[in-house]
Amino acid sequence: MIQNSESKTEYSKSDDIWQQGNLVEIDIDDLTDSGDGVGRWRERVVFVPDTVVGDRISVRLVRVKPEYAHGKLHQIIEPSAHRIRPSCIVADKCGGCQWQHIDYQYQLEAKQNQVIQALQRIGGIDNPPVDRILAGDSDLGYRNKATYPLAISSATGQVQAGYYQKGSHQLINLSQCPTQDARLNPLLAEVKRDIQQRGWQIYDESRHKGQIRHLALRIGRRTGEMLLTLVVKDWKLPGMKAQAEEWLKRYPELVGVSLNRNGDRTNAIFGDETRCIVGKPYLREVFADLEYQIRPDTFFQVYTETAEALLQVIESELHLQGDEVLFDAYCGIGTMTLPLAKRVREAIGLEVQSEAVEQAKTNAELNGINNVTFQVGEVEKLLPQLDVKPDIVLLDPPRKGCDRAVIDTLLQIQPQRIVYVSCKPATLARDLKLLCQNSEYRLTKVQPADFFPQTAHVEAAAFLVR
Ligand SMILES: C[S@@+](CC[C@H](N)C(=O)[O-])C[C@H]1O[C@@H](n2cnc3c(N)ncnc32)[C@H](O)[C@@H]1O
Repeated sequence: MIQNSESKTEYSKSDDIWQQGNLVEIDIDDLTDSGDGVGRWRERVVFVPDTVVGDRISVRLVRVKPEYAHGKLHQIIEPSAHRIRPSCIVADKCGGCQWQHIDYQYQLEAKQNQVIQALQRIGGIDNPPVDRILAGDSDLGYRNKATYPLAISSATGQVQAGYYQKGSHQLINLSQCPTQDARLNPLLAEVKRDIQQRGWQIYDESRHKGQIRHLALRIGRRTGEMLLTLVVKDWKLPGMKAQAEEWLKRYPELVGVSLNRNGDRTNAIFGDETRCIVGKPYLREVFADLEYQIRPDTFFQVYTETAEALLQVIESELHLQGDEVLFDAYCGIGTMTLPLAKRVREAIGLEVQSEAVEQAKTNAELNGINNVTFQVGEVEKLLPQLDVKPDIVLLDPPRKGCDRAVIDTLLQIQPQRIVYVSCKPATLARDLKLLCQNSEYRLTKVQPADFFPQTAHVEAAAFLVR
């Protein structure tokens, strides 16, 4: 029997046990989209983080409602066959990953099911045509980007960087993270020591005081080039240039050090303005055999290799003839627009972040791709105004999915094919339901992909034909 931090085990068999603080014994038989295990106690549902299907556990009830409760794992009575020892020593506390205790093959199975269930339950699609999930070669060391909040240890006064504890804003101090590209680890361990020595103030979110909020690291997986960015409350950081030069000398693969200013009381990490202090404001990366420049503050898929594999599926599924007009809505820095532009007559990228669009244009120029244009703005506003009719629309919205106006416009302009890339199955299913109502579109294939091993997140591309 594996003991959790609490030690006492007392069970009541009666119904009055359904109260906060009490212990119940359950079997975990499902996982939620957010990664929690799900079990039942006398017809009532209990959600328990850090568990997996097949675990028999005792759980302390935390937030109790008449029909369901959230609980905290108290004791593993019988571990599931899918339970493994996490690779990370702080996995049980750190909010960065939810699934380090689950073997990777089962993570993939659970993600595949997450997509199928969302399409069935929310999308109303009986037998969704879901292919086997795509996975990269490694379930660790894959992240090309890491963004760490900073804090001061109340015990030692030392600068700390890491991830927040599950469900809180208490920081877990890390000197390495097994999911990030290992080449970034030395910077994580050492940069906070330099910040300490400079005497720079760490931002305190409760008082909105202090200066440095986050340390952001990014690496080009193919080139090894790295960027270091400090997110600050305002620009004043005495000695920053000298420190940035020292970092550039110390880490040969580091090509640029930047500051990003975020002066707001917000949980958003980056603010609107980024200034390069020394070196270059971007790193170079190779993706789908094209060269890209990637800035510190624009979107780029975190698992480069699996994103590339998904793009290959999209390319082959579209059977491009070379005479198509393609819209890439939510195009970021043109990561998918550019390889697809090479295979069609004309491509138009739509993106709200002006820095990303600037970068997308530069990336097109870098690769000599001149049948592509980019427009800055919200897809919901731009799409109805375009006077070109697309044959194919690629959608890749954030987690909240597409604005209703985007779906309505698509149903009006009726592209022959739609490819919907999504990082949240629930909103994908909601939007597919709208697109497929009245049989306007037929769903031909859904390709899940694991862009975030060790977490409950799953990506999926859905293919629709009119
Ligand atoms: C999931 S990322 C996809 C980026 C790109 N397709 C890629 O593969 O790198 C979503 C992008 O949509 C942009 N975005 C978010 N809301 C938007 C909106 N309403 N209109 C246009 N772009 C938006 C974000 O800035 C981000 O670049």
